[in-house]
Amino acid sequence: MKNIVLLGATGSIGVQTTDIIKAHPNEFNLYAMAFGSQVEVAKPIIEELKPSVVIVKNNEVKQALLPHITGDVTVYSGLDALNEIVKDPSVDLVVNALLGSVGLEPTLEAIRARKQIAFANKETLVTAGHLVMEEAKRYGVDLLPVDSEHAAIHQCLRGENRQDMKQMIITASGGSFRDRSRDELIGVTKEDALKHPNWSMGAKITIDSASMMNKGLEVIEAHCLFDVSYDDIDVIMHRESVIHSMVEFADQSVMAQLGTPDMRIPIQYALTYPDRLPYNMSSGLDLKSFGTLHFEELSFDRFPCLKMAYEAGREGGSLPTVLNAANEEAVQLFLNDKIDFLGIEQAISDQLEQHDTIQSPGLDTILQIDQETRERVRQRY
Ligand SMILES: NC(=O)C1=CN([C@@H]2O[C@H](COP(=O)(O)OP(=O)(O)OC[C@H]3O[C@@H](n4cnc5c(N)ncnc54)[C@H](OP(=O)(O)O)[C@@H]3O)[C@@H](O)[C@H]2O)C=CC1
Ligand SMILES: CC(=O)[C@@H](O)[C@H](O)COP(=O)(O)O
Ligand SMILES: [Mn+2]
Repeated sequence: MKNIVLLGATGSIGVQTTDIIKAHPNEFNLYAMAFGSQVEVAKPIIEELKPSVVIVKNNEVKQALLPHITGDVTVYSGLDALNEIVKDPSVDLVVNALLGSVGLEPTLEAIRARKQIAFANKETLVTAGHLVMEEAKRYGVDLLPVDSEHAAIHQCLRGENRQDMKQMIITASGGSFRDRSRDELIGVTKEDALKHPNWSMGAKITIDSASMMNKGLEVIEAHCLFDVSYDDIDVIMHRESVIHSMVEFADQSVMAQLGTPDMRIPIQYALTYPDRLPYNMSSGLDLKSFGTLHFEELSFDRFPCLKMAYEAGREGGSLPTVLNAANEEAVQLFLNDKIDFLGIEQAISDQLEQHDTIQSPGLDTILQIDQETRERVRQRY
């Protein structure tokens, strides 16, 4: 029985993680959960899975939640509580399904407490991948990827010698605007942007997918998780999202991992690794129903966010922090109808251009640059 702390329990990944916990009651216990403010989503999870500890974003949410709490549940609020719960001696496995760079400090604390970590929160690796991976190495902790592409690569690399790997090939669905030209992106609505062709996900990642920034963040995530050079990470468009990613080896053999677009499969993989448990929540992959799988080149001219992410990743230092913070803020402005879709890439490009990169930034510098970048983006609009 693994005691789990689930960070981001009310989100898309969080709720799907609770499905896996419920499906395997003899393997997993939800010991603690954290969320921001969605009390209505949290209530049934608390009722059914009875965590001992619940953490919410702030005291206001705590006061809204408390009248609904029965039984022996302790409720805390604030970021410090997140940083504490991941160190709790009762916790075996931390699932980080938080959205955004708010996940950075709890990740570092979980690593220092040598917890097993199932990791979905890609923004944390983009904002401070060097710090996270340095600590992971120092404390001998593996981050088990939940993101479907990285879970695929992890599986393709199982049992292989890393020096035999030639390149990673990350697949991209193309997102909700994949068949539009750049001119046709003028004036697109958030409702259209939120219609992902294959996956049902949270709003921010769905917009990232439409702008191709999701793939950019994933390239940086792959660089960090697998210690692979940017020259050895390729991205191709694959409309069907059946092949979740691939690894090519020195002998030109290419390993691919396939599956239905159902995030509960990679979530379960990360929770049960190195074992595999049965999964019965969907009918499984029927390749005959697809007939043909498609692969296309992705153009940097059409998808400048992907280009900016490669450039920021290659430059390293504090530049990926700026990329991530500007993107998080710009996506939020788009979702709040404050800027248009093309304004997202403009805001990011403006911030990258005006930043003087600091090499090997420490945590305080990262947090400061993150806040200052967000502030600048917000002030501008
Ligand atoms: N959704 C998907 O299918 C995939 C997601 N990912 C990655 O997983 C991560 C989560 O994505 P997704 O589930 O879509 O996001 P959602 O927006 O659906 O969920 C985010 C979760 O984080 C919580 N949260 C946000 N800020 C705070 C805070 N300050 N304190 C406590 N909790 C907080 C939210 O709480 P609340 O809503 O209650 O405020 C919510 O539970 C992202 O990094 C994303 O890129 C990766 C692959 C696929
Ligand atoms: C499910 C998952 O891992 C997402 O990151 C997904 O890959 C998004 O799809 P895109 O390929 O459209 O970015
Ligand atoms: Mn992904």
